[in-house]
Amino acid sequence: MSEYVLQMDNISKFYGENQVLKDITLKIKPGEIHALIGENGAGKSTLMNILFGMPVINSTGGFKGKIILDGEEINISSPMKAMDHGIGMVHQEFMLIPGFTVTENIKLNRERTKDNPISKLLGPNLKTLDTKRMKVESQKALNKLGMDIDCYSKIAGLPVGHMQFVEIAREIDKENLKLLVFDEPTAVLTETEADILLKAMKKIAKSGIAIIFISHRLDEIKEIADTITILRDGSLVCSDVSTNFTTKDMAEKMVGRSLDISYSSNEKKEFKNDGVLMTIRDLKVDMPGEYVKKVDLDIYKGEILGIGGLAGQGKIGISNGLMGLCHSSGEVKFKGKPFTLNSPLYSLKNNLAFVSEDRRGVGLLLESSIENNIAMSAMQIKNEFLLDLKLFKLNDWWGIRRNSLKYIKDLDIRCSGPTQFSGRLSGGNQQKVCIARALTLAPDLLLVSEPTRGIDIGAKRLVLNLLKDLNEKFGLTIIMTSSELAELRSISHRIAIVSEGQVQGILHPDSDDYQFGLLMSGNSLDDLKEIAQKECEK
Ligand SMILES: Nc1ncnc2c1ncn2[C@@H]1O[C@H](COP(=O)(O)OP(=O)(O)OP(=O)(O)O)[C@@H](O)[C@H]1O
Repeated sequence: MSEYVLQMDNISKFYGENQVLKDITLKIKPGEIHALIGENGAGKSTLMNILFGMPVINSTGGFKGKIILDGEEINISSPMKAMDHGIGMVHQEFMLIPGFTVTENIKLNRERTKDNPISKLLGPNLKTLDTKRMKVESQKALNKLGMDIDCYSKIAGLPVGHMQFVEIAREIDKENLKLLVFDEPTAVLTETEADILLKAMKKIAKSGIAIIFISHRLDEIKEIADTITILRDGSLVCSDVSTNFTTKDMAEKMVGRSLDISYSSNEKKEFKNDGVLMTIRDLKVDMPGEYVKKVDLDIYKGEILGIGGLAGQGKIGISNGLMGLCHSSGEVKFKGKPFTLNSPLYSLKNNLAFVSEDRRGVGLLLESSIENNIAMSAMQIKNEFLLDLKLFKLNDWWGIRRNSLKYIKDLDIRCSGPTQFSGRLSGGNQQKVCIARALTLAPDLLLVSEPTRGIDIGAKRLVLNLLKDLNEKFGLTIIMTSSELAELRSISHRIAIVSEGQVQGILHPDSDDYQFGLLMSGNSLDDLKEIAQKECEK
Protein backbone atom coordinates (compact mmCIF):
# COMPACT_ATOMS: atom_id res chain seq x y z
CA MET A 1 0.00 0.00 0.00
CA SER A 2 1.44 3.35 -1.04
CA GLU A 3 1.91 6.15 1.48
CA TYR A 4 0.22 8.49 -1.01
CA VAL A 5 -3.26 8.22 -2.44
CA LEU A 6 -2.15 10.43 -5.33
CA GLN A 7 1.16 11.31 -6.93
CA MET A 8 1.37 13.60 -9.93
CA ASP A 9 4.95 13.23 -11.17
CA ASN A 10 6.78 15.75 -13.34
CA ILE A 11 3.70 17.18 -15.00
CA SER A 12 4.26 19.60 -17.88
CA LYS A 13 1.66 21.19 -20.14
CA PHE A 14 1.76 23.50 -23.14
CA TYR A 15 -1.14 25.47 -24.57
CA GLY A 16 0.23 26.13 -28.03
CA GLU A 17 3.62 27.78 -27.52
CA ASN A 18 2.80 28.74 -23.97
CA GLN A 19 4.15 26.37 -21.28
CA VAL A 20 1.69 26.71 -18.40
CA LEU A 21 3.00 23.84 -16.20
CA LYS A 22 6.69 23.10 -15.76
CA ASP A 23 7.62 19.76 -14.22
CA ILE A 24 5.20 19.86 -11.31
CA THR A 25 5.21 17.07 -8.71
CA LEU A 26 2.39 16.79 -6.19
CA LYS A 27 1.99 14.11 -3.49
CA ILE A 28 -1.18 13.71 -1.44
CA LYS A 29 -1.74 11.38 1.54
CA PRO A 30 -5.12 9.83 2.38
CA GLY A 31 -7.19 12.05 4.67
CA GLU A 32 -4.91 15.02 4.06
CA ILE A 33 -6.12 18.52 3.21
CA HIS A 34 -3.57 19.72 0.67
CA ALA A 35 -3.83 23.36 -0.37
CA LEU A 36 -2.77 24.39 -3.85
CA ILE A 37 -2.22 28.11 -4.13
CA GLY A 38 -0.91 30.60 -6.67
CA GLU A 39 -1.82 33.83 -8.43
CA ASN A 40 -4.51 33.95 -11.14
CA GLY A 41 -3.09 32.09 -14.10
CA ALA A 42 -0.40 30.22 -12.07
CA GLY A 43 -1.66 26.89 -13.44
CA LYS A 44 -3.75 25.44 -10.58
CA SER A 45 -6.87 24.72 -12.63
CA THR A 46 -4.81 23.31 -15.49
CA LEU A 47 -3.13 20.84 -13.11
CA MET A 48 -6.53 19.81 -11.79
CA ASN A 49 -7.96 19.57 -15.32
CA ILE A 50 -5.20 17.06 -16.07
CA LEU A 51 -6.07 15.08 -12.95
CA PHE A 52 -9.73 15.06 -13.91
CA GLY A 53 -9.16 14.11 -17.55
CA MET A 54 -10.90 17.24 -18.85
CA PRO A 55 -11.34 17.25 -22.65
CA VAL A 56 -9.56 20.61 -22.95
CA ILE A 57 -6.30 18.87 -22.04
CA ASN A 58 -6.46 16.17 -24.71
CA SER A 59 -7.77 18.52 -27.36
CA THR A 60 -4.78 20.82 -26.81
CA GLY A 61 -2.03 18.22 -27.15
CA GLY A 62 -2.25 16.35 -23.82
CA PHE A 63 0.41 16.63 -21.12
CA LYS A 64 3.70 15.09 -20.03
CA GLY A 65 4.22 13.23 -16.74
CA LYS A 66 2.65 10.45 -14.69
CA ILE A 67 -0.41 10.15 -12.50
CA ILE A 68 -0.13 7.46 -9.80
CA LEU A 69 -3.17 6.53 -7.74
CA ASP A 70 -2.76 4.20 -4.76
CA GLY A 71 0.69 3.22 -6.06
CA GLU A 72 -0.44 2.38 -9.60
CA GLU A 73 0.08 4.50 -12.69
CA ILE A 74 -3.25 5.33 -14.30
CA ASN A 75 -4.42 6.95 -17.50
CA ILE A 76 -7.22 9.41 -16.93
CA SER A 77 -8.61 10.10 -20.38
CA SER A 78 -11.96 11.60 -19.34
CA PRO A 79 -13.84 12.92 -16.30
CA MET A 80 -15.82 9.66 -16.33
CA LYS A 81 -12.56 7.74 -15.88
CA ALA A 82 -11.53 10.07 -13.06
CA MET A 83 -14.81 9.42 -11.30
CA ASP A 84 -14.40 5.66 -11.78
CA HIS A 85 -11.05 5.98 -10.03
CA GLY A 86 -12.72 7.74 -7.10
CA ILE A 87 -11.63 11.28 -7.96
CA GLY A 88 -14.25 13.97 -7.47
CA MET A 89 -14.13 17.63 -8.39
CA VAL A 90 -16.10 20.61 -7.18
CA HIS A 91 -15.64 23.10 -9.99
CA GLN A 92 -14.95 26.80 -9.75
CA GLU A 93 -17.82 27.42 -12.14
CA PHE A 94 -21.01 25.49 -11.56
CA MET A 95 -21.64 22.31 -13.48
CA LEU A 96 -25.30 22.01 -12.48
CA ILE A 97 -28.40 21.76 -14.66
CA PRO A 98 -30.56 24.79 -13.82
CA GLY A 99 -33.92 23.25 -14.77
CA PHE A 100 -33.39 20.18 -12.57
CA THR A 101 -34.12 19.93 -8.87
CA VAL A 102 -31.45 19.71 -6.18
CA THR A 103 -31.95 15.93 -5.89
CA GLU A 104 -31.91 15.42 -9.67
CA ASN A 105 -28.59 17.25 -9.85
CA ILE A 106 -27.04 15.37 -6.96
CA LYS A 107 -28.14 12.02 -8.40
CA LEU A 108 -27.48 12.82 -12.08
CA ASN A 109 -26.20 9.70 -13.90
CA ARG A 110 -26.37 7.74 -10.63
CA GLU A 111 -30.16 7.59 -10.34
CA ARG A 112 -31.76 5.05 -8.01
CA THR A 113 -34.47 2.90 -9.56
CA LYS A 114 -37.03 0.44 -8.27
CA ASP A 115 -39.02 -2.39 -9.78
CA ASN A 116 -42.58 -2.00 -11.05
CA PRO A 117 -44.93 -4.59 -12.57
CA ILE A 118 -43.88 -3.67 -16.14
CA SER A 119 -40.15 -3.83 -15.42
CA LYS A 120 -40.66 -7.19 -13.77
CA LEU A 121 -42.22 -8.43 -16.98
CA LEU A 122 -40.17 -6.62 -19.63
CA GLY A 123 -36.78 -6.05 -18.03
CA PRO A 124 -34.82 -3.61 -15.84
CA ASN A 125 -34.70 -0.84 -18.47
CA LEU A 126 -38.30 -0.01 -17.58
CA LYS A 127 -37.72 0.42 -13.85
CA THR A 128 -39.15 3.51 -12.16
CA LEU A 129 -37.03 6.24 -10.56
CA ASP A 130 -36.93 5.75 -6.81
CA THR A 131 -37.47 9.44 -6.02
CA LYS A 132 -38.00 8.87 -2.32
CA ARG A 133 -34.67 7.10 -1.86
CA MET A 134 -32.88 9.63 -4.04
CA LYS A 135 -34.30 12.45 -1.94
CA VAL A 136 -33.29 10.77 1.32
CA GLU A 137 -29.74 10.21 0.07
CA SER A 138 -29.36 13.75 -1.27
CA GLN A 139 -30.67 15.14 1.98
CA LYS A 140 -28.13 13.01 3.84
CA ALA A 141 -25.27 14.36 1.72
CA LEU A 142 -26.45 17.94 2.31
CA ASN A 143 -26.82 17.29 6.04
CA LYS A 144 -23.22 16.08 6.14
CA LEU A 145 -22.33 19.54 4.90
CA GLY A 146 -24.47 21.14 7.55
CA MET A 147 -26.85 22.63 4.95
CA ASP A 148 -30.60 22.72 5.05
CA ILE A 149 -31.70 23.09 1.41
CA ASP A 150 -35.06 21.94 0.03
CA CYS A 151 -34.24 18.95 -2.19
CA TYR A 152 -37.25 19.61 -4.45
CA SER A 153 -36.20 23.18 -5.34
CA LYS A 154 -35.00 23.84 -8.86
CA ILE A 155 -31.34 24.90 -9.16
CA ALA A 156 -32.25 27.96 -11.24
CA GLY A 157 -32.99 30.70 -8.79
CA LEU A 158 -31.05 29.28 -5.84
CA PRO A 159 -28.49 31.67 -4.39
CA VAL A 160 -25.01 30.90 -5.71
CA GLY A 161 -23.88 29.87 -2.21
CA HIS A 162 -26.49 27.12 -2.13
CA MET A 163 -25.52 25.93 -5.63
CA GLN A 164 -22.00 25.43 -4.34
CA PHE A 165 -23.22 23.15 -1.56
CA VAL A 166 -25.29 21.14 -4.06
CA GLU A 167 -22.15 20.58 -6.16
CA ILE A 168 -20.25 19.35 -3.13
CA ALA A 169 -23.14 17.15 -1.98
CA ARG A 170 -23.12 15.51 -5.42
CA GLU A 171 -19.48 14.54 -4.95
CA ILE A 172 -19.67 13.25 -1.39
CA ASP A 173 -22.74 11.19 -2.28
CA LYS A 174 -20.47 9.00 -4.47
CA GLU A 175 -19.55 5.72 -2.84
CA ASN A 176 -15.93 5.08 -3.95
CA LEU A 177 -14.63 8.60 -3.40
CA LYS A 178 -10.88 8.73 -2.54
CA LEU A 179 -9.88 12.23 -3.45
CA LEU A 180 -11.93 15.36 -3.75
CA VAL A 181 -10.75 18.53 -5.44
CA PHE A 182 -12.27 21.81 -4.26
CA ASP A 183 -11.53 24.58 -6.76
CA GLU A 184 -12.17 27.83 -4.86
CA PRO A 185 -15.23 26.49 -3.05
CA THR A 186 -15.61 29.44 -0.71
CA ALA A 187 -15.25 32.14 -3.37
CA VAL A 188 -19.02 32.33 -3.79
CA LEU A 189 -19.86 31.85 -0.12
CA THR A 190 -20.40 34.32 2.67
CA GLU A 191 -18.25 34.12 5.78
CA THR A 192 -20.85 32.05 7.67
CA GLU A 193 -21.35 29.65 4.76
CA ALA A 194 -17.59 29.39 4.31
CA ASP A 195 -17.23 28.44 7.99
CA ILE A 196 -19.82 25.69 7.56
CA LEU A 197 -18.01 24.42 4.50
CA LEU A 198 -14.56 24.42 6.11
CA LYS A 199 -15.91 22.38 9.01
CA ALA A 200 -17.53 19.95 6.54
CA MET A 201 -14.23 19.63 4.67
CA LYS A 202 -12.42 18.70 7.88
CA LYS A 203 -15.08 16.05 8.53
CA ILE A 204 -14.72 14.66 5.00
CA ALA A 205 -10.92 14.48 5.38
CA LYS A 206 -11.24 12.76 8.76
CA SER A 207 -13.22 9.99 7.06
CA GLY A 208 -10.04 9.23 5.04
CA ILE A 209 -10.86 11.10 1.82
CA ALA A 210 -7.96 13.27 0.64
CA ILE A 211 -8.76 16.85 -0.30
CA ILE A 212 -7.00 19.17 -2.71
CA PHE A 213 -8.09 22.65 -1.78
CA ILE A 214 -7.60 25.61 -4.13
CA SER A 215 -8.38 28.98 -2.61
CA HIS A 216 -7.29 32.60 -2.74
CA ARG A 217 -8.35 33.11 0.88
CA LEU A 218 -5.07 32.51 2.63
CA ASP A 219 -6.51 32.71 6.14
CA GLU A 220 -8.77 29.75 5.56
CA ILE A 221 -5.90 27.81 4.01
CA LYS A 222 -3.88 28.47 7.15
CA GLU A 223 -6.86 27.32 9.20
CA ILE A 224 -7.52 23.94 7.63
CA ALA A 225 -4.68 22.82 5.34
CA ASP A 226 -2.21 20.17 6.49
CA THR A 227 0.15 20.76 3.56
CA ILE A 228 0.59 23.67 1.17
CA THR A 229 1.95 23.66 -2.37
CA ILE A 230 2.63 26.99 -4.05
CA LEU A 231 2.74 27.49 -7.83
CA ARG A 232 4.05 30.55 -9.62
CA ASP A 233 3.91 31.02 -13.41
CA GLY A 234 3.50 27.26 -13.90
CA SER A 235 6.47 26.30 -11.68
CA LEU A 236 6.47 24.74 -8.23
CA VAL A 237 7.79 27.26 -5.70
CA CYS A 238 7.59 25.03 -2.60
CA SER A 239 5.55 22.34 -0.87
CA ASP A 240 5.60 21.94 2.90
CA VAL A 241 3.49 21.39 6.00
CA SER A 242 1.25 24.36 6.67
CA THR A 243 2.74 25.09 10.11
CA ASN A 244 5.90 26.21 8.32
CA PHE A 245 4.11 29.13 6.62
CA THR A 246 2.65 32.38 7.82
CA THR A 247 -0.08 33.99 5.74
CA LYS A 248 2.41 36.66 4.66
CA ASP A 249 4.96 33.99 3.61
CA MET A 250 2.35 32.34 1.43
CA ALA A 251 1.38 35.61 -0.25
CA GLU A 252 4.99 36.56 -0.91
CA LYS A 253 5.93 33.16 -2.30
CA MET A 254 2.90 33.28 -4.58
CA VAL A 255 3.74 36.61 -6.15
CA GLY A 256 7.54 36.43 -5.82
CA ARG A 257 7.91 39.80 -4.15
CA SER A 258 7.20 41.22 -0.73
CA LEU A 259 3.61 42.24 -0.31
CA ASP A 260 1.54 44.22 2.13
CA ILE A 261 -1.51 42.03 2.57
CA SER A 262 -3.41 44.05 5.16
CA TYR A 263 -6.37 46.09 3.96
CA SER A 264 -5.73 49.64 4.90
CA SER A 265 -8.77 51.68 5.66
CA ASN A 266 -9.18 54.57 3.25
CA GLU A 267 -7.08 57.35 4.80
CA LYS A 268 -9.53 60.15 4.18
CA LYS A 269 -13.00 58.86 3.58
CA GLU A 270 -14.46 62.25 2.81
CA PHE A 271 -16.23 62.64 -0.48
CA LYS A 272 -17.45 65.87 -1.95
CA ASN A 273 -21.18 65.63 -1.54
CA ASP A 274 -22.61 67.07 -4.73
CA GLY A 275 -26.12 65.99 -3.83
CA VAL A 276 -28.15 62.86 -4.27
CA LEU A 277 -27.62 60.84 -7.46
CA MET A 278 -30.25 58.21 -6.83
CA THR A 279 -33.09 57.89 -4.37
CA ILE A 280 -34.56 54.47 -3.73
CA ARG A 281 -37.86 54.15 -1.92
CA ASP A 282 -39.72 51.01 -0.96
CA LEU A 283 -37.68 48.83 -3.31
CA LYS A 284 -38.79 45.23 -3.47
CA VAL A 285 -36.84 42.71 -5.53
CA ASP A 286 -37.98 39.22 -6.31
CA MET A 287 -34.60 37.48 -6.35
CA PRO A 288 -34.91 33.91 -5.08
CA GLY A 289 -32.77 33.45 -2.00
CA GLU A 290 -31.91 37.16 -1.89
CA TYR A 291 -35.34 38.84 -1.62
CA VAL A 292 -35.37 42.57 -1.04
CA LYS A 293 -38.43 43.41 1.05
CA LYS A 294 -38.27 47.14 1.55
CA VAL A 295 -35.19 49.18 0.88
CA ASP A 296 -34.94 52.95 1.22
CA LEU A 297 -31.57 54.42 0.28
CA ASP A 298 -30.04 57.64 -0.97
CA ILE A 299 -26.93 57.31 -3.10
CA TYR A 300 -24.77 60.45 -3.06
CA LYS A 301 -22.97 61.65 -6.12
CA GLY A 302 -19.28 60.85 -5.87
CA GLU A 303 -19.46 58.31 -3.06
CA ILE A 304 -18.57 54.66 -2.75
CA LEU A 305 -21.47 53.06 -0.93
CA GLY A 306 -20.67 49.61 0.42
CA ILE A 307 -23.49 47.11 0.85
CA GLY A 308 -22.81 44.26 3.25
CA GLY A 309 -24.74 41.60 5.11
CA LEU A 310 -25.07 37.87 5.44
CA ALA A 311 -26.01 35.54 2.58
CA GLY A 312 -29.65 35.23 1.72
CA GLN A 313 -30.56 38.53 3.43
CA GLY A 314 -31.07 40.54 0.23
CA LYS A 315 -27.85 42.51 -0.25
CA ILE A 316 -27.24 40.92 -3.69
CA GLY A 317 -30.84 41.60 -4.70
CA ILE A 318 -30.52 45.40 -4.61
CA SER A 319 -28.10 45.71 -7.57
CA ASN A 320 -29.81 42.94 -9.52
CA GLY A 321 -33.12 44.77 -9.04
CA LEU A 322 -31.75 48.17 -10.11
CA MET A 323 -30.23 46.58 -13.21
CA GLY A 324 -33.58 45.01 -14.18
CA LEU A 325 -32.25 41.47 -13.88
CA CYS A 326 -34.87 40.45 -11.32
CA HIS A 327 -38.45 41.60 -11.11
CA SER A 328 -38.71 44.59 -8.81
CA SER A 329 -41.06 47.38 -7.72
CA GLY A 330 -40.67 50.65 -5.88
CA GLU A 331 -39.98 54.29 -6.53
CA VAL A 332 -36.52 55.09 -7.82
CA LYS A 333 -35.24 58.45 -9.02
CA PHE A 334 -31.95 58.85 -10.88
CA LYS A 335 -30.51 62.34 -11.37
CA GLY A 336 -33.82 63.69 -10.15
CA LYS A 337 -35.93 61.89 -12.77
CA PRO A 338 -38.13 58.81 -12.33
CA PHE A 339 -36.16 55.66 -13.13
CA THR A 340 -37.84 52.70 -14.87
CA LEU A 341 -37.34 49.35 -13.20
CA ASN A 342 -37.42 45.90 -14.84
CA SER A 343 -35.56 46.87 -18.00
CA PRO A 344 -31.85 46.02 -18.25
CA LEU A 345 -31.61 48.02 -21.46
CA TYR A 346 -33.07 51.11 -19.81
CA SER A 347 -30.64 50.79 -16.90
CA LEU A 348 -27.65 50.49 -19.23
CA LYS A 349 -28.83 53.30 -21.50
CA ASN A 350 -29.20 55.52 -18.48
CA ASN A 351 -25.55 55.08 -17.62
CA LEU A 352 -25.66 52.37 -15.00
CA ALA A 353 -23.12 49.56 -15.41
CA PHE A 354 -23.00 46.30 -13.51
CA VAL A 355 -20.31 43.77 -12.67
CA SER A 356 -22.38 40.80 -11.61
CA GLU A 357 -21.48 38.28 -8.92
CA ASP A 358 -22.41 35.64 -11.52
CA ARG A 359 -19.71 36.21 -14.13
CA ARG A 360 -20.54 33.16 -16.26
CA GLY A 361 -24.31 33.53 -16.11
CA VAL A 362 -24.62 37.27 -16.69
CA GLY A 363 -21.07 37.95 -17.65
CA LEU A 364 -18.96 36.82 -20.54
CA LEU A 365 -19.21 35.49 -24.06
CA LEU A 366 -16.76 32.66 -23.52
CA GLU A 367 -16.27 31.88 -27.21
CA SER A 368 -15.38 35.45 -28.02
CA SER A 369 -12.11 37.36 -27.64
CA ILE A 370 -11.16 39.45 -24.65
CA GLU A 371 -11.25 42.64 -26.74
CA ASN A 372 -14.75 41.91 -28.05
CA ASN A 373 -16.02 41.13 -24.58
CA ILE A 374 -14.63 44.37 -23.22
CA ALA A 375 -16.09 46.50 -26.04
CA MET A 376 -19.36 44.60 -26.52
CA SER A 377 -21.71 46.50 -24.18
CA ALA A 378 -20.41 49.92 -25.26
CA MET A 379 -21.00 48.95 -28.91
CA GLN A 380 -24.52 47.70 -28.29
CA ILE A 381 -25.69 50.31 -25.85
CA LYS A 382 -23.81 53.43 -26.88
CA ASN A 383 -22.85 52.77 -30.51
CA GLU A 384 -19.21 53.16 -29.56
CA PHE A 385 -16.32 51.49 -31.41
CA LEU A 386 -18.36 51.69 -34.61
CA LEU A 387 -17.35 53.63 -37.74
CA ASP A 388 -20.42 55.25 -39.28
CA LEU A 389 -20.13 54.96 -43.06
CA LYS A 390 -23.63 56.41 -43.63
CA LEU A 391 -25.03 53.30 -45.37
CA PHE A 392 -23.66 50.87 -42.83
CA LYS A 393 -21.47 50.67 -39.80
CA LEU A 394 -18.13 48.95 -39.42
CA ASN A 395 -16.43 47.80 -36.25
CA ASP A 396 -13.66 50.16 -35.25
CA TRP A 397 -11.11 47.42 -34.71
CA TRP A 398 -8.33 49.82 -33.89
CA GLY A 399 -10.43 51.48 -31.15
CA ILE A 400 -11.52 48.10 -29.79
CA ARG A 401 -7.88 46.93 -29.66
CA ARG A 402 -6.61 50.14 -28.05
CA ASN A 403 -9.31 50.02 -25.39
CA SER A 404 -8.63 46.38 -24.53
CA LEU A 405 -4.86 46.92 -24.36
CA LYS A 406 -5.43 49.74 -21.89
CA TYR A 407 -7.50 47.53 -19.57
CA ILE A 408 -5.21 44.51 -19.99
CA LYS A 409 -2.46 46.76 -18.66
CA ASP A 410 -4.45 48.63 -15.99
CA LEU A 411 -6.08 45.51 -14.56
CA ASP A 412 -3.10 43.23 -15.18
CA ILE A 413 -5.24 40.74 -17.13
CA ARG A 414 -2.94 37.73 -17.59
CA CYS A 415 -3.52 36.55 -21.15
CA SER A 416 -1.68 35.76 -24.36
CA GLY A 417 -3.16 38.93 -25.94
CA PRO A 418 -6.43 40.77 -26.65
CA THR A 419 -7.56 38.14 -29.15
CA GLN A 420 -7.46 35.24 -26.67
CA PHE A 421 -10.92 33.72 -26.06
CA SER A 422 -12.35 34.75 -22.69
CA GLY A 423 -13.31 31.13 -21.99
CA ARG A 424 -9.62 30.28 -21.99
CA LEU A 425 -8.71 32.71 -19.27
CA SER A 426 -8.33 31.69 -15.66
CA GLY A 427 -11.37 32.47 -13.48
CA GLY A 428 -9.82 35.53 -11.85
CA ASN A 429 -8.82 37.00 -15.17
CA GLN A 430 -12.35 36.52 -16.49
CA GLN A 431 -13.56 38.61 -13.57
CA LYS A 432 -11.17 41.37 -14.59
CA VAL A 433 -12.59 41.31 -18.15
CA CYS A 434 -16.09 41.83 -16.69
CA ILE A 435 -14.83 44.83 -14.75
CA ALA A 436 -13.12 46.24 -17.87
CA ARG A 437 -16.35 45.91 -19.84
CA ALA A 438 -18.34 47.80 -17.22
CA LEU A 439 -15.73 50.57 -17.09
CA THR A 440 -15.71 50.87 -20.89
CA LEU A 441 -19.34 52.01 -20.60
CA ALA A 442 -18.05 55.06 -18.68
CA PRO A 443 -21.03 54.83 -16.34
CA ASP A 444 -22.41 57.50 -13.99
CA LEU A 445 -23.19 54.80 -11.46
CA LEU A 446 -21.16 51.61 -11.29
CA LEU A 447 -22.64 48.66 -9.43
CA VAL A 448 -20.15 45.97 -8.55
CA SER A 449 -21.16 42.79 -6.83
CA GLU A 450 -18.43 40.70 -5.17
CA PRO A 451 -15.80 42.33 -7.44
CA THR A 452 -12.83 40.41 -6.04
CA ARG A 453 -14.43 36.97 -5.91
CA GLY A 454 -11.94 34.43 -7.25
CA ILE A 455 -9.21 37.02 -7.59
CA ASP A 456 -5.79 36.43 -6.03
CA ILE A 457 -4.46 38.52 -3.22
CA GLY A 458 -2.24 40.79 -5.35
CA ALA A 459 -4.95 41.35 -7.95
CA LYS A 460 -7.52 42.02 -5.23
CA ARG A 461 -5.60 45.06 -4.11
CA LEU A 462 -5.29 46.14 -7.73
CA VAL A 463 -9.06 45.98 -8.34
CA LEU A 464 -9.93 47.78 -5.11
CA ASN A 465 -7.33 50.47 -5.80
CA LEU A 466 -8.74 50.89 -9.29
CA LEU A 467 -12.26 51.43 -7.95
CA LYS A 468 -10.90 53.87 -5.40
CA ASP A 469 -8.93 55.75 -8.09
CA LEU A 470 -11.94 55.96 -10.40
CA ASN A 471 -13.90 57.41 -7.55
CA GLU A 472 -11.23 59.87 -6.41
CA LYS A 473 -9.97 61.03 -9.80
CA PHE A 474 -13.17 61.01 -11.85
CA GLY A 475 -15.80 61.26 -9.12
CA LEU A 476 -17.39 57.96 -10.23
CA THR A 477 -20.22 56.92 -7.93
CA ILE A 478 -19.97 53.27 -6.97
CA ILE A 479 -22.21 50.81 -5.14
CA MET A 480 -20.07 47.87 -4.08
CA THR A 481 -21.77 44.80 -2.66
CA SER A 482 -19.46 42.38 -0.91
CA SER A 483 -19.45 39.58 1.64
CA GLU A 484 -16.06 40.71 2.88
CA LEU A 485 -16.40 43.44 5.43
CA ALA A 486 -12.66 44.22 5.37
CA GLU A 487 -12.90 44.84 1.65
CA LEU A 488 -15.94 47.10 2.05
CA ARG A 489 -14.18 49.02 4.79
CA SER A 490 -11.06 49.55 2.70
CA ILE A 491 -12.72 51.72 0.05
CA SER A 492 -16.29 52.65 1.03
CA HIS A 493 -17.34 56.01 2.39
CA ARG A 494 -20.47 54.52 4.00
CA ILE A 495 -21.54 50.92 4.50
CA ALA A 496 -25.21 49.89 4.45
CA ILE A 497 -25.91 46.58 6.17
CA VAL A 498 -28.81 44.57 4.79
CA SER A 499 -30.66 42.04 6.88
CA GLU A 500 -34.06 40.44 6.29
CA GLY A 501 -34.43 42.29 2.99
CA GLN A 502 -34.03 45.76 4.55
CA VAL A 503 -31.24 48.20 5.24
CA GLN A 504 -30.80 47.88 9.01
CA GLY A 505 -28.45 50.82 9.21
CA ILE A 506 -25.65 52.71 7.54
CA LEU A 507 -22.31 52.85 9.33
CA HIS A 508 -19.03 54.65 8.87
CA PRO A 509 -16.37 52.17 7.72
CA ASP A 510 -14.38 52.75 10.91
CA SER A 511 -17.28 51.72 13.15
CA ASP A 512 -16.57 48.86 15.53
CA ASP A 513 -16.87 45.24 14.42
CA TYR A 514 -19.61 44.56 16.96
CA GLN A 515 -21.77 47.31 15.43
CA PHE A 516 -21.57 45.68 12.00
CA GLY A 517 -22.20 42.29 13.60
CA LEU A 518 -25.30 43.52 15.41
CA LEU A 519 -26.80 45.07 12.27
CA MET A 520 -26.06 41.91 10.31
CA SER A 521 -27.98 39.89 12.83
CA GLY A 522 -31.08 42.01 12.37
CA ASN A 523 -30.70 44.76 15.01
CA SER A 524 -31.48 48.35 14.10
CA LEU A 525 -29.41 51.49 14.70
CA ASP A 526 -31.73 52.29 17.63
CA ASP A 527 -30.92 48.88 19.13
CA LEU A 528 -27.22 49.72 18.76
CA LYS A 529 -27.67 52.99 20.66
CA GLU A 530 -29.57 51.21 23.41
CA ILE A 531 -26.90 48.52 23.71
CA ALA A 532 -24.14 51.16 23.80
CA GLN A 533 -26.02 53.10 26.51
CA LYS A 534 -26.41 49.98 28.64
CA GLU A 535 -22.67 49.30 28.27
CA CYS A 536 -21.94 52.86 29.49
CA GLU A 537 -24.20 52.47 32.52
CA LYS A 538 -22.43 49.27 33.60
N1 LIG B 1 -7.93 26.39 -22.88
C1 LIG B 1 -6.86 27.18 -22.79
N2 LIG B 1 -6.20 27.58 -23.88
C2 LIG B 1 -5.11 28.37 -23.81
N3 LIG B 1 -4.59 28.82 -22.63
C3 LIG B 1 -5.21 28.46 -21.50
C4 LIG B 1 -6.39 27.62 -21.50
N4 LIG B 1 -6.78 27.44 -20.23
C5 LIG B 1 -5.90 28.12 -19.44
N5 LIG B 1 -4.96 28.73 -20.22
C6 LIG B 1 -3.83 29.54 -19.74
O1 LIG B 1 -3.08 28.73 -18.83
C7 LIG B 1 -2.56 29.52 -17.78
C8 LIG B 1 -2.94 28.88 -16.44
O2 LIG B 1 -4.34 29.02 -16.23
P1 LIG B 1 -5.12 28.32 -15.04
O3 LIG B 1 -6.58 28.45 -15.32
O4 LIG B 1 -4.57 26.97 -14.83
O5 LIG B 1 -4.70 29.28 -13.83
P2 LIG B 1 -5.20 29.28 -12.31
O6 LIG B 1 -3.97 29.23 -11.47
O7 LIG B 1 -6.21 28.22 -12.11
O8 LIG B 1 -5.86 30.73 -12.18
P3 LIG B 1 -7.19 31.26 -11.35
O9 LIG B 1 -6.76 31.41 -9.94
O10 LIG B 1 -7.47 32.61 -11.96
O11 LIG B 1 -8.29 30.29 -11.59
C9 LIG B 1 -3.13 30.92 -17.96
O12 LIG B 1 -2.11 31.69 -18.57
C10 LIG B 1 -4.29 30.74 -18.92
O13 LIG B 1 -4.47 31.87 -19.76
